Amino acid sequence: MRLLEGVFVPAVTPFDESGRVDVACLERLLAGFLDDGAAGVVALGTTGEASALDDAERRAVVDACARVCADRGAPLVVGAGTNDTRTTIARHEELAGVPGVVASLAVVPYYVRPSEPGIVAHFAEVAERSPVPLVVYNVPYRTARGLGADALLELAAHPRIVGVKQAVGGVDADTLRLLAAAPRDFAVLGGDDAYLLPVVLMGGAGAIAAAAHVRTADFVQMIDDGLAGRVAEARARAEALLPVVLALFAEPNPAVIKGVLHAQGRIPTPDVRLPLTPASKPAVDDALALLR
Ligand SMILES: O=C(O)C1=N[C@H](C(=O)O)C[C@H](O)C1
Repeated sequence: MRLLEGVFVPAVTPFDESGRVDVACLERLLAGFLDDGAAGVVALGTTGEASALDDAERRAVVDACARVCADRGAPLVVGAGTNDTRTTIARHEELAGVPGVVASLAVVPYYVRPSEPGIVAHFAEVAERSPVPLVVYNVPYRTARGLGADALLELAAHPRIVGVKQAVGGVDADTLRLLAAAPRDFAVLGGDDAYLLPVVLMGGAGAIAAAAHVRTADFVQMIDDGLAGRVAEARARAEALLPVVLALFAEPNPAVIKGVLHAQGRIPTPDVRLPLTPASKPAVDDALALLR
């Protein structure tokens, strides 16, 4: 039995007019995702602008997500990866006792460009010390280092590493080898919104999908159909959602998603924090036109 299955929405961090985290708004967003069938929520993902939040803000976001998820019995995954092992362990230790947290999302250490054995040793060390199991976040186009199938399978054999968010910019041979050989209780989650269904059809457990901030129920149905083997239905939905995904990622994430949520009246500002810049009006308008 896989610990994680279905669609997890990596929540944006809404900012109010004064630039503060709008906790009440975040809670409303999360409740909406769960009402629409999302399996759970990811706090402090890339889409949550985790790297631009200070310690108190990160805590406020995690507490808000924990309240909503615990209330509804929904699983919460919390981003806790950094680019050094000691800090990553410390971020994981902060998750002890937080209600609803079923796993961390731990990114491959960025900037340092460690060797693959170094990355594997990093995750093994963090997994030994963490109060919660880990989901590895493999996103080489962001981190400049990635994990191939052999390294991922080595990590998948670790009892405290329960899944991977696989975001390699496609469905490559390593992903297919991983899907074919991973233990049955290891969750391979699609992490690139354009390729969620192919990953699920080849044995994946679901998705962590920023695009599911909109049309949440459609993303959920697509993944449910994929998991149940209703391929024609799943494929039709994937085809319909693809233009939405492409529009939402036309500029650096989460700028367009925030622009759309703001235009829909769901968050108070479209603001992202520097070095990200707000989405252009044409990008937001293009996405909105697809959602009407
Ligand atoms: O925050 C996340 O987790 C996600 N971020 C990705 C990104 O911005 O690269 C996109 C993915 O949908 C989930």
